[in-house]
Amino acid sequence: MANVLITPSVLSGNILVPPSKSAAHRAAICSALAGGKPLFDGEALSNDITATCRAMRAICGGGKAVQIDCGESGSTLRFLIPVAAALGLNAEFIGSGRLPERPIGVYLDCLPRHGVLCNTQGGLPLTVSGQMTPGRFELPGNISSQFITGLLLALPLLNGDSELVLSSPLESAGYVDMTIEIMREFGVTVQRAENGWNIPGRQKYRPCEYRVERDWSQAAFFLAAGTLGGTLRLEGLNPDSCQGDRAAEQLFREFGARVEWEGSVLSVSPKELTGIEIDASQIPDLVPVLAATAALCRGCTRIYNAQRLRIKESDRLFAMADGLTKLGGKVVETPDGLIIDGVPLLHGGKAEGFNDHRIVMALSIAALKADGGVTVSDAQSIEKSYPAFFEDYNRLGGKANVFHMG
Ligand SMILES: O=C(O)C1=C[C@@H](OP(=O)(O)O)[C@@H](O)[C@H](O)C1
Ligand SMILES: C=C(OP(=O)(O)O)C(=O)O
Repeated sequence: MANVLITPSVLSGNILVPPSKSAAHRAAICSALAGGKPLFDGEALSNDITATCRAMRAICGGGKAVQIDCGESGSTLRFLIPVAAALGLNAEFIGSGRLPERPIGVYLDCLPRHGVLCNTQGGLPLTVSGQMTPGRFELPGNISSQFITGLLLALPLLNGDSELVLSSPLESAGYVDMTIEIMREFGVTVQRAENGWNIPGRQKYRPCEYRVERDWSQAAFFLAAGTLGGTLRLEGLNPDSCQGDRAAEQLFREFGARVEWEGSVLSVSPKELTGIEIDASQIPDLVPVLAATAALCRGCTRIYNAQRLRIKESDRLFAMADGLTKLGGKVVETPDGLIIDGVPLLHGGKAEGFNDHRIVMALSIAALKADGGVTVSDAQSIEKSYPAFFEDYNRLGGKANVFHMG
């Protein structure tokens, strides 16, 4: 357990954005299924990517019975349940933090119809056994796109063709596009159909030299810091990325920040800021940091279509409303979002991180503009996606002191 004490300051300078967690999960899975050499050998990894790499070593290890510890990673769990079933493994999935409670019902519905026995008291542990069979898979598009990614990764491995049909509109669509793009790099293809995808069976993943692109979701924390304070220059981002969170560039511009490409560097600096309307259906992971920014923009920001944030590492709508309010922000929670009236300056004080990396990072950005020190609990949770966050923050002139407890 750790707290972080943030002393307000201005961040400025250059930052090399960390690699995309979403792309790294997919590439680690495709590469292991291709029998390629480990993708991230010897690199310092986030907890979630470590969990996926460890799981793929177990899955590809040759045994028929495996235990897969997903840690707190929803992606690891939702991507690998169908992969294990497609390989006919007897796999026990375990996890920690909030993961055991996060939804897996979509699989409990559709996998048993395809030969997979799912054994669970509700959440985790979950045991799957039996060889998954190809065919028609119908599933909702609005609970988590991770179920769709999991099936897209797994179905090409089956000995016949499948179709994946959406029973409700797809949210977080950029993540599914990314899955398909990365699978293609590893030699596996699917075809878009009217309401889903056709997935030819009997395909093989093939090794390739894959370079993980930089993370637009993590970049957003620095776009916010630049919007609220000094000039930040973000290096390494792909302007043509299919990451849905690439939308951050335009959203911070809409808040009023000056956001400009200087060659391959994205520069952001503050100007007159005003509240905006944000449809979060395609960009769930941006919401905490957008809320933090909105708390300090003039006027009202409305974030809607964000009900899915309640089933992430924390209830992120509650967590941001709670944290910002404790720091003097004006935030009202709605069933599917937040309504935020900006204030010129937040107050010093204490806020909870809810063991959620994006809440801790978002509140640490909001704390840049407070009239006193801000303590955020659960600072260690950043290791889920961005272990070097506070080092990068401090290198840019931030004053974050992490205190480990116990
Ligand atoms: O596929 C992915 O890499 C992700 C999909 C999104 O989840 P949902 O589709 O459940 O919104 C996102 O929130 C998560 O952080 C990563
Ligand atoms: C929700 C997230 O990840 P996951 O679903 O993989 O746990 C996240 O990184 O914000």
